[in-house]
Amino acid sequence: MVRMAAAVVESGEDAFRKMFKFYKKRNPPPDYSAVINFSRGAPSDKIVPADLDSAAVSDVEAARVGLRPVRDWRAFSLQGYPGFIFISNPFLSGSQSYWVRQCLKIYPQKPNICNLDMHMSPSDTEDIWGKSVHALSSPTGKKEPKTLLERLRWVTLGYHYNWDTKTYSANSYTPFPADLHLLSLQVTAACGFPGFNSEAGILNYYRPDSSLGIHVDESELDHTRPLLSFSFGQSAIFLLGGTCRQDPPTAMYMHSGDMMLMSGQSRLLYHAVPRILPAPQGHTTLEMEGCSLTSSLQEDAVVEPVSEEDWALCSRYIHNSRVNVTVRQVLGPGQSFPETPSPLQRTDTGQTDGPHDGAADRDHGKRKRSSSDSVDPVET
Ligand SMILES: O=C(O)CCC(=O)C(=O)O
Ligand SMILES: [Fe+2]
Repeated sequence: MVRMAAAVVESGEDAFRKMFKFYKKRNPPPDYSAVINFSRGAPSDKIVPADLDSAAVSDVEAARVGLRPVRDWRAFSLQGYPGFIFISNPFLSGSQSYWVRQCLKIYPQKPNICNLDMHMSPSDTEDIWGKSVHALSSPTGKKEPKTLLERLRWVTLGYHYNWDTKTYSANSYTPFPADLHLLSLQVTAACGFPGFNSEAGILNYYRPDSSLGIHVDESELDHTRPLLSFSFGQSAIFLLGGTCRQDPPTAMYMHSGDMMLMSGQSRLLYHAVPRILPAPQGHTTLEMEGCSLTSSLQEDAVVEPVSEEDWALCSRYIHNSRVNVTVRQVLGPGQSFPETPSPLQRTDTGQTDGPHDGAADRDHGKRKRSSSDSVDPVET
């Protein structure tokens, strides 16, 4: 009896973890045939075109932040995952470069917080881009120490996520970037969530061997607001599970420019990124797309052209890396932080150091860095 229960628990508990390991494994490489690719082909029975509110965002408003008219977006929902919306790269050609540049050059700047701040002085992490540009743009061919940009694993924006207490707090806040808020506002409005407040952001910087462990994002105090995710650079396998760790996940590709919205019943689902992989052949890569905006920019555009010089470094970086940005509304209307935050609000499972340590090798100062950028999920 005891043995049988143990066996059931074991196989149940292992479902997500097994899938994570399956896609993470390099030798032999996994079979990707079950991975959903929203950028290809006609919707299958599991993939349903999603209805967007194209009247909520004018074409002009969309173009200001580098997006195509909403009626042209390819948006999907997934059967069995109510509230989950996948938007297959709705960016105007050439405009992703602006967002990549912001993620690499601007958002890591003070007063935003990054993993390097955990063991370096503020003056040392003040100009990550400037301190990396020379070594990255003119490699000597010899083995050189990694640049700060190459060592960047996470950046937090707005209410800065505290990896130790797994909470946000009123006294750790800096202004959220206005451009990223505007992009988030338009995408959430098109998905049926007007008036979204971008209050916190987490940027994950993934190297080729990085992964992100199994977790739920539940530290935000208002779960009726959606969680928004933008991906740039190399592709990833994203696993979307259920409300229990035991539920087997669905695997899907996230390519550069793709967006996801987790809302309603899908807001609190387990998810993970077991693998980073090159964009598939024939898929327009960002490097090919480059930094030339094809459509002429409006006067009040948020998205601006990226200089050739900046793009040279960005394209070198994203040649083998991926950047993911999640934007969160933390508080509901009229809501404020409790006096003492409730501990452990983010449910992290499967890793010794919490999901993001392993993943994008996020270190919390006192925690040990792994020698590689990834950590296998371990039962806790
Ligand atoms: O990189 C991704 O696609 C997922 C990121 C994520 O789940 C997070 O930051 O909480
Ligand atoms: Fe997450």
